[in-house]
Amino acid sequence: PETVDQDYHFEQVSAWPQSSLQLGQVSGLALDSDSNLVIFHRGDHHWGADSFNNQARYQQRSLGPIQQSAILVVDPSKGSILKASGRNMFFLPHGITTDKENNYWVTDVALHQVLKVSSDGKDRTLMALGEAFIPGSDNNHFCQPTDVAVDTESGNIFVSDGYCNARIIKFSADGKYLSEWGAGSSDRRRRIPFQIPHSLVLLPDKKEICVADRENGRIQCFIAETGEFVKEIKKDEFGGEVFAVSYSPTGDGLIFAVNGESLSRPVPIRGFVIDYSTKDILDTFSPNKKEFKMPHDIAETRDGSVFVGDASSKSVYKFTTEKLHHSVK
Ligand SMILES: O=C(N[C@@H](O)C(=O)O)c1ccccc1
Repeated sequence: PETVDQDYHFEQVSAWPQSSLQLGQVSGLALDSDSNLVIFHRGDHHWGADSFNNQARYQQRSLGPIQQSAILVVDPSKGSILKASGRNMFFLPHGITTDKENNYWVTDVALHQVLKVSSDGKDRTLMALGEAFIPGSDNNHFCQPTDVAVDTESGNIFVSDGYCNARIIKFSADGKYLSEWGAGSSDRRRRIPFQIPHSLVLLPDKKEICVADRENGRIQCFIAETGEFVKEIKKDEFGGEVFAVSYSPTGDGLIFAVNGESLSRPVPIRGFVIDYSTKDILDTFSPNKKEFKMPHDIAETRDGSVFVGDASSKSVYKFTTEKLHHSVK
């Protein structure tokens, strides 16, 4: 039988972006329906040790919302800014995704909210889940929600909640609470609860949700409909922290991830290309000259370019691969 062994080798495109994007801490990346890169960043706001009190309440409301455009749509080939929006509405951006109508779905850890925002430049808030600035763990409150995924078929919305909760919540397209899963599900491999579900992604062809369970240094995947545990991807190469997980839109069945600094298990900070079905690491990558500091999100375009947003170095890096296809008879 013929097997096609695809060797991936990603290299940074060091000339991207052509000019500075004037970014703050980059927290989230997404692709819009034109396959442009969407960057969600914090402008002049920072998430520091004193940003929250020990009830997870944001302490810097007096700063007001970020005045810069927190949502930038950028040309993936040149890096030029095509659209800028999201002014005066966010405090601490975190996750971002788009839906089939090209709306932005974002989380803000200071607002403890998930917001559906129009991408027409008018920044209309089309839906708000959670109560502004009020953390909680019931059906109508989040605690520092980290990411959101939209199932384009069912319209269902999945929220990873969050730094101070440890659950995935499913809502209907019109924002009704449907169900949640997290700590303590029956499966033995889920006995260990989430420790900061930091990023999540829907695998549309598999109808599964994969979660970057950050401090557990692992990715866990579940049936989107039921929350039933499917598999875990945990690699020594990850070290102790996995910050983000995303899925290739090219249909190659590839998962992308970035790991993070772990004092207990120091390993190189890198991007990972993983074969979803075999769980094999096909490639790892990092910038040519600089090091990753806190890679916070990762996204691949349909043409196979991979972007990584770094919250500490306030940068977005572009990587491409020349796929070395060869088939073995
Ligand atoms: O994890 C943290 N931050 C990053 O994930 C982020 O900036 O989203 C953090 C936690 C405690 C204090 C300060 C920062």
